[in-house]
Amino acid sequence: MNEFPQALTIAGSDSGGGAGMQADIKTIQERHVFATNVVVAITAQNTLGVQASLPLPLSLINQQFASLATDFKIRACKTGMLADAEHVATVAENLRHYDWGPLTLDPVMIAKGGAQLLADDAIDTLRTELLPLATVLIPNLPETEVLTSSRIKTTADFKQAAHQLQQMGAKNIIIKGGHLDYQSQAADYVLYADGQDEWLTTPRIATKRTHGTGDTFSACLTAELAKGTPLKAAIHISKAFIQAAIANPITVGHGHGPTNHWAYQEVHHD
Ligand SMILES: Nc1ncnc2c1ncn2[C@@H]1O[C@H](COP(=O)(O)OP(=O)(O)OP(=O)(O)O)[C@@H](O)[C@H]1O
Ligand SMILES: Cc1ncc(CO)c(N)n1
Repeated sequence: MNEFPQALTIAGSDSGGGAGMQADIKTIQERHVFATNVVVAITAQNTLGVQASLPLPLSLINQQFASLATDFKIRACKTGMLADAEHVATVAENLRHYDWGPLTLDPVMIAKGGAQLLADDAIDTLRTELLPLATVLIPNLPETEVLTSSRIKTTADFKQAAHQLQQMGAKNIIIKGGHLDYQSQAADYVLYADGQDEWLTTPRIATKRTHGTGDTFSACLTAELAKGTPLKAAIHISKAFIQAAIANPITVGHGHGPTNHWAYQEVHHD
C-alpha cells in the first residue's frame, strides 16, 4: 500500500511560531504532506529576537530518530537550527544510519535579529559531516560567505560560490539572495547537480515581515520532494510559495513578523 507522503524536519523550536520547526510544520501541512519532527533545541523567541535557547540532550535526539525510524516511512527531510558541533555530528550520524529520503540542508547560523543559532566551532563539522549528505544545500548570503570563506557581491560571485559548495559535496545548490535588500529583485541562484543553472527572480517586497522566510522556502521544498515532485518543479513551487507568503502579510508581533503560510493556497488553489 502506498503510504501518505511523510516528511521530517530536524530543527529548533521557535516559540514565536513563525520560523524554525513551527514554520516547517505549517508549510509542510499546507503542501498536503504529513510532518514529523526531531527537536534539536528549544528557543524562547518572538518577532523581536531570541531571548533564550537550549539544545536538548544528545540521547533524546537519538531517541527521536529511533522512534520515527521504527514507525514512519519518511520520504524527504530537512535540517534547520542545529545549535553546536556535537548536535551537528549526532544529526549527521542519524542521517547516515537511517533512510530519510533526500536531505534539504538549510545551514542556519544567525537569526534575522542577530542571535547565533549555530556555534562558530560547529561550522567545520557542518562542512565536513553534513554538507556531503545534502541533496539540496540552501544557504542565505551570510551563510554562503562563511561556508566558502568568500565575499558575495556580483552574480559571478554567486556562481563561483555555488560551484565551490558543490565541490565540497552538496549535490544541488540554492543560494538565497534575500539579504541583498538594496536590489529591486529577490534573486536566488540555483546550480543543479548536472551543471545546469538558473536564477529564481521575483519582485522584492518592501516589508520587515520576513521572519522564517528561509525555513519556509526549504520546508516547502522538502514537502514537494516527499511527494515525489521533480526537483526543478519543487524549487519553482517553493519560490512561489515564499513569494506569496511574503506578499500577503498577516499582522502578528511587533518586530520582524512571520510570513503568511496560507497565502500560496489562497492564491494558487493548490
Ligand atoms: N523582501 C523580500 N521580497 C521577496 N522575496 C524575499 C524577500 N526577502 C527574502 N525573500 C526570498 O525569501 C527566500 C528566503 O531568503 P532569505 O535570504 O530571506 O533566507 P534566510 O536568510 O535563510 O531566512 P531566515 O533566516 O529568516 O529563515 C528567498 O527566496 C528570497 O529571495
Ligand atoms: C529555531 C529557529 N530556527 C531557525 C531560525 C531562522 O529563521 C530561527 N529564527 N529560529
